[in-house]
Amino acid sequence: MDYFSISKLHVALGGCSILKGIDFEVKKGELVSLLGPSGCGKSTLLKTTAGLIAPEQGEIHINAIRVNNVPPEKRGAVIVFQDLRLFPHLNVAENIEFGLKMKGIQKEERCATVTRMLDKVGLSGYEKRKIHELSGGQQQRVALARALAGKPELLLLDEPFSSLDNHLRQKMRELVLALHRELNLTTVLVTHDQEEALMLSDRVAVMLNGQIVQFDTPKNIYEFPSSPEVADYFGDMNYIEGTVKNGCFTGPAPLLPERLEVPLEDGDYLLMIKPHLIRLRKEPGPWNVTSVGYLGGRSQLRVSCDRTALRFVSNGDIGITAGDAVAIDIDYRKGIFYKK
Ligand SMILES: Nc1ncnc2c1ncn2[C@@H]1O[C@H](COP(=O)(O)OP(=O)(O)OP(=O)(O)O)[C@@H](O)[C@H]1O
Repeated sequence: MDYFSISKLHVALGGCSILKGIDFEVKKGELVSLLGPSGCGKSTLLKTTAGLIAPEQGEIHINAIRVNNVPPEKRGAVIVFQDLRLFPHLNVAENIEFGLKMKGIQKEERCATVTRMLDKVGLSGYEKRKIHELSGGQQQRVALARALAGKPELLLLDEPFSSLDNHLRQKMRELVLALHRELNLTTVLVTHDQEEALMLSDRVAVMLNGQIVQFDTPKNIYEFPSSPEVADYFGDMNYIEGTVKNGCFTGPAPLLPERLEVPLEDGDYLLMIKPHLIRLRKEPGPWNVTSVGYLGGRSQLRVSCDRTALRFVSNGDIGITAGDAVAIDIDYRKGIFYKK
């Protein structure tokens, strides 16, 4: 059952249309990532959900209640921002209990919650520390503890790990995933890190220019991107332009096998070939190697032939340098066609 849903959401900021008709639904207990380039409207979507921005149009439901007119603190949702927004003049315990104090919860219960939350985020004993006496990773944990202290059911995370180094980032991802499961949260994570979205999420919503352009499982998003724009968001893909006529795709020779039969209607298409579908054959061929980049045990190759350029990675010591003429194999059967 959907725990959180948005329909036909339009948001304008400073006279510009930012969210352009978003439909989005998240099931109870799901962790969904909102993935998209800078400026596409991810934070705006979270802030609108949390009640910090009022939409022009559209409906927002949380736990079967229409919350358009419900104030932020009563929506059962909490948002953790990239800059954390901890209170610098309060210590760790005071930060965590702040929201509870506002709600009039008694001291004893507040202390018990602080102890429990610090234990959950691995910071037991840090109650009296000042915020500036904490590392970046510890501050993230405090922000998470503060967000979860009020027992929200919908956790909205706005790129909370982006300032951390790789190691800490990984640790925070694991912590969020563990808390998400243990506390039976419904979580929406904003990120522009493809790997993070694919690793952590039950489903990924790809946002481009104020719209959700694909919403599916990580595997489906990666394997079957709905458009070249979505595909490109997961790395540089290769494209071969061509035409389908009578069930046969033809394009630039010597790129394609003689007959590439496809169950598609006639028209112009782009055939997308992911880099891993291309293999180097160690023999002379029609492809000119334009660059070789060493990646440590692997090399990234760029090759071109006529007006087509391809990029792929080859394992091991390939013994090839720019300027060589090589042959390649392409697994066309796994390519994806997009109508132009
Ligand atoms: N208060 C505002 N007034 C006018 N425009 C705004 C305001 N806040 C955000 N915007 C614009 O709305 C667009 C979407 O911003 P938003 O922060 O939602 O993007 P985002 O996808 O979260 O980006 P990022 O990944 O960089 O955080 C941007 O073009 C931004 O400049």
